[in-house]
Amino acid sequence: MTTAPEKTAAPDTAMLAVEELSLTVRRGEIAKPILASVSLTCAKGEIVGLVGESGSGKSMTLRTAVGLTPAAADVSGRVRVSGRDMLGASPKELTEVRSRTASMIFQDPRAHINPFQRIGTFLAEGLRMHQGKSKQDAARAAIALLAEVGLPDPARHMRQYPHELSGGMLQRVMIAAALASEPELLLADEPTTALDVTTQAEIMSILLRLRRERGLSIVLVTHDLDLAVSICDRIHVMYAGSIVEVASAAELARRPQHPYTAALFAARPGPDRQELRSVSGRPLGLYEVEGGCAFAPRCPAADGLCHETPPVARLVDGHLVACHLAGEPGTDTGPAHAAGTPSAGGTEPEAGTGPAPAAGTDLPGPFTKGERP
Ligand SMILES: Nc1ncnc2c1ncn2[C@@H]1O[C@H](COP(=O)(O)OP(=O)(O)OP(=O)(O)O)[C@@H](O)[C@H]1O
Repeated sequence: MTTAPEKTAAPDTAMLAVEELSLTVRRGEIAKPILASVSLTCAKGEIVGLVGESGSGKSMTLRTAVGLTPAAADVSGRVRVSGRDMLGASPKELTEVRSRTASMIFQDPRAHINPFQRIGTFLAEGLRMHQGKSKQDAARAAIALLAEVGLPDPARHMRQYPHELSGGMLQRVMIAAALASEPELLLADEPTTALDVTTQAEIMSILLRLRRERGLSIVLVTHDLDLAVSICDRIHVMYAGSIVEVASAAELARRPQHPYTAALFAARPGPDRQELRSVSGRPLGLYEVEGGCAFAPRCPAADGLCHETPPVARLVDGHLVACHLAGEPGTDTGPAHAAGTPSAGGTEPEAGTGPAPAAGTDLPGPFTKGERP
């Protein structure tokens, strides 16, 4: 589970290859840029994470990749799903890819299921449509799918309505529905955000098993860095419509190279934390970025170059990172992940219990202003 960026699948062999994807939504005369040159790959059998704060463009990336673009939008770049060009595809071809190759699951299963339809009818309909099964075969296959996602009494659940199932059970139903078309790629958009931690762990273990048993490739969108680190092979960190860092999960957790990634790690609550840190400032949408690095207004280490010139992604210690400061002599986020500011009401950390911010800055020492050569 430690694929370094340089070892990722080449775009033409990847299950999902997003290259330099840009998206601008238009409303009348107003153009709102949402994504800027997003690149992301997911190889066969790989679990790739896409993490970032709310509004950073994670869902838009997934949706645009499978042709679910807002009505008035300019899209550029290249997207291939299992080798098929998505941006040049007809609506019919896009529907075919979404119903055969790339399935999606979402945060709120109740918003994506007909509350008046029994679970069995919902699943069997999909199986008949995607695989042309007879009514009886579809029912049998639906029961098998419900068993595969660990529901305890599949025959009974087939007769139930969505409101009779818990959120976790319903998310399993949605995973079963996503599997009905025997996809090669599963796009999971915050699939466990609405669930308790135990159920979240169960859903994640189902995804891991599906990868192992079916060779499924999975792109997991989540706010939860710990979750991403625990399940993903590689993680893409997104900020203001751009990917700011890509590394193997283990590497990212060990030594984040982008100050935004370090700040996200520092903002995690944990049993050994005496304070809660937030990432200072508010996240910007791409349409609010005025030039330079989008993170510069929140980055106390940012200098003139950061405010004036957008950083270009480059390899730093095996991480692909878009930061002028990363990897320079004397710059190193270290294992402490100390970026961020204590939340209101937070207390000072005890020695040895957490990272201490460098004097005069919210960021880890190595990202202190003035240390750049
Ligand atoms: N249909 C739309 N038309 C115009 N702008 C949109 C549309 N959907 C989303 N946006 C904007 O695109 C930006 C990215 O949204 P997106 O939902 O991709 O973020 P996200 O990272 O997935 O956030 P969250 O974690 O809250 O879902 C936001 O500024 C959002 O307001």
